[in-house]
Amino acid sequence: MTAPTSNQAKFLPDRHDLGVVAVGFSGGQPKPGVDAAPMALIEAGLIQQLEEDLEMKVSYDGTVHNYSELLPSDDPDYRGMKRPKFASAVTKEVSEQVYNHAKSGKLVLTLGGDHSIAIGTVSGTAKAIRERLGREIAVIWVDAHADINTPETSDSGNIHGMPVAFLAGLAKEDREDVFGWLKDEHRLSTKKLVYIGLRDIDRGEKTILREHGIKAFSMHDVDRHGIGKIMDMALGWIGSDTPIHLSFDIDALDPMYAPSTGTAVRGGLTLREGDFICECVAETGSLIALDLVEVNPSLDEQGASDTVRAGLSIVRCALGDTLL
Ligand SMILES: NC(=[NH2+])NCCC[C@H](N)C(=O)O
Ligand SMILES: [Mn+2]
Ligand SMILES: [Mn+2]
Repeated sequence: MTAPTSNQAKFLPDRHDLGVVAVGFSGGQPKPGVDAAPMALIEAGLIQQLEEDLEMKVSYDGTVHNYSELLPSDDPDYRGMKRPKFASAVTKEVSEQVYNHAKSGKLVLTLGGDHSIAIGTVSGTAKAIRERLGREIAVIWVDAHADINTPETSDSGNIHGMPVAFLAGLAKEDREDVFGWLKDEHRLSTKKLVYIGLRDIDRGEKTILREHGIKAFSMHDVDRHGIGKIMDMALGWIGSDTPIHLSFDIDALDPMYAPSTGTAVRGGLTLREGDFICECVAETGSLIALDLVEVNPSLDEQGASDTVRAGLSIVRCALGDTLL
């Protein structure tokens, strides 16, 4: 019997079995257009490429969900959060959809949407993997931002700057209609979280990262060590044999490669570095879910096709397309 070359088999009954969730949600931040990203990615050939080039079996219901049926008639600010009830209802729904795919052993690809949707995706996989494998997941959060504001530390009130705080239980709320549906089984340990690409972190977020000893590789670290060493350290921190959820905010890339995004920050990853991160995760064989968020084709319209193409490349690399 030959030894397996990767530990894929331990988590993924069939790595070619992919569930896709398309989330056209922009309510976690103020700029319209990010809701159009799933359709732009699909029209650029994403699903077709996954089926034909990567030979994946794709389960996709063929709709970009905008969850407008969940739009509350009245949604006042709460603890400074904007559109709290809408974001809560949408992410709860996303959580269930992602959970169902992950519970049945599928790898899950979620197309956002702004990054608030990760409250749904990560909570869904965390719960499913606990039930299916009795394991905690690790999250690799690739982003210019830490998205770990609590409602109280946030200056903007935008929920796309808060998902990690809710997922890690640093922000909690009893009200069922404002993320009170998040229970322990949905949560992520701060010890199993690793950031890559950070360069625009709010003051309150820095305190949180420090106080909880959260592993974070900033662009400064990438410049100092090179992306190869960073990936060795990031994956070493997580440890082999741990199911990995990769949440990729396109604004981690430099605006030169991905200009069409709501909160672009100069000095980011090259597209090749972004692809490399994804390839390293693919190589572990432990990927259980991937989010691609914050592509906004209506911003910097000349750059929109580049940004969509960069997004496609990120997804393909994470799913193993470029590995031998
Ligand atoms: N997912 C994102 N692009 N987040 C940007 C967050 C920006 C800022 N830290 C805030 O809390 O509003
Ligand atoms: Mn970001
Ligand atoms: Mn983000």
